[in-house]
Amino acid sequence: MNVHFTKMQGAGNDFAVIDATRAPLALNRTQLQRLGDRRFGVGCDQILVIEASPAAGVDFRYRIFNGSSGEEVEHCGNGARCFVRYVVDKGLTAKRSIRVQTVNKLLELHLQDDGRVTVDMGAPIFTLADLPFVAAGLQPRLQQGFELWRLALPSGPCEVAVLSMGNPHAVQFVADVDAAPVLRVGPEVEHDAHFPRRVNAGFVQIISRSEIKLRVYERSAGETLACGTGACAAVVAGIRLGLLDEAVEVHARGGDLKIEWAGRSAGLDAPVRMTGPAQTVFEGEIEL
Ligand SMILES: N[C@H](CCC[C@H](N)C(=O)O)C(=O)O
Repeated sequence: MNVHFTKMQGAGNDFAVIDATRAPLALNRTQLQRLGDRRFGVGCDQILVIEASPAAGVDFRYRIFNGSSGEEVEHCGNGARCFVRYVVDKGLTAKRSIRVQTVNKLLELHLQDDGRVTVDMGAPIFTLADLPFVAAGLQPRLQQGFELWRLALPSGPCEVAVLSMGNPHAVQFVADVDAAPVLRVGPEVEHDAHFPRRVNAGFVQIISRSEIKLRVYERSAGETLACGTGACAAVVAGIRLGLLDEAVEVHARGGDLKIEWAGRSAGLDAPVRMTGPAQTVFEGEIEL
């Protein structure tokens, strides 16, 4: 099967975007992994399949798959921004505020005049069973009323805050992200037994109450140059722990994102807003 794709990136997190708005396209896991393979295929962190609107009041639907494993992902912040750039640039919509259905959320997305995209990422989820996180045997330490969990990892203990943006995140705070052992500790956190569906592992360095540096070792993707949901999870955890204010500039290795959450003033079910770049890199065809 010959498949047209558009290669895109948001702050360095890269995607193969497939347009299935005119005709349904079911890719199997082998085909998805081929698309994601950086040597035998296109190469991308995630694959974004855009489909026609599933219902009135919704403009499109999209599905996200991790490029290395072909597994479907619940949520993808950088991918959401690339989706908006794609449908506007391809003339699939004349709107600049777009509603899209993902596997578990209805998102509101806005293309700004400066070309950046703002995404209402929905409210963070703290219910451990919904992450899922199995706390059996662990006693949390509370900081500003938010739990921190001490994981006994093979390379030593580390303390994480856990939450979901629709996909699971474990966030730890370090003195220097550039020196942090992300490639060693990241997979240990990802595969820790307390996360039955594994987890995305964030490493946060606080620069100020409105600025952080972030690295994320993503579930089934390894370290990416940016992770939108990871940036949201890092800021929400920092705000809940009393370390950050409600608007934070996040410096990822591949670019900068702005994350806003009014959880302290408006309640924990306040939505997280993310603003950042999205660009097309090239178009191509591949035989799958
Ligand atoms: N890169 C995506 C997150 C993908 C997360 C995926 N690795 C998972 O298994 O949850 C983002 O920008 O939010």
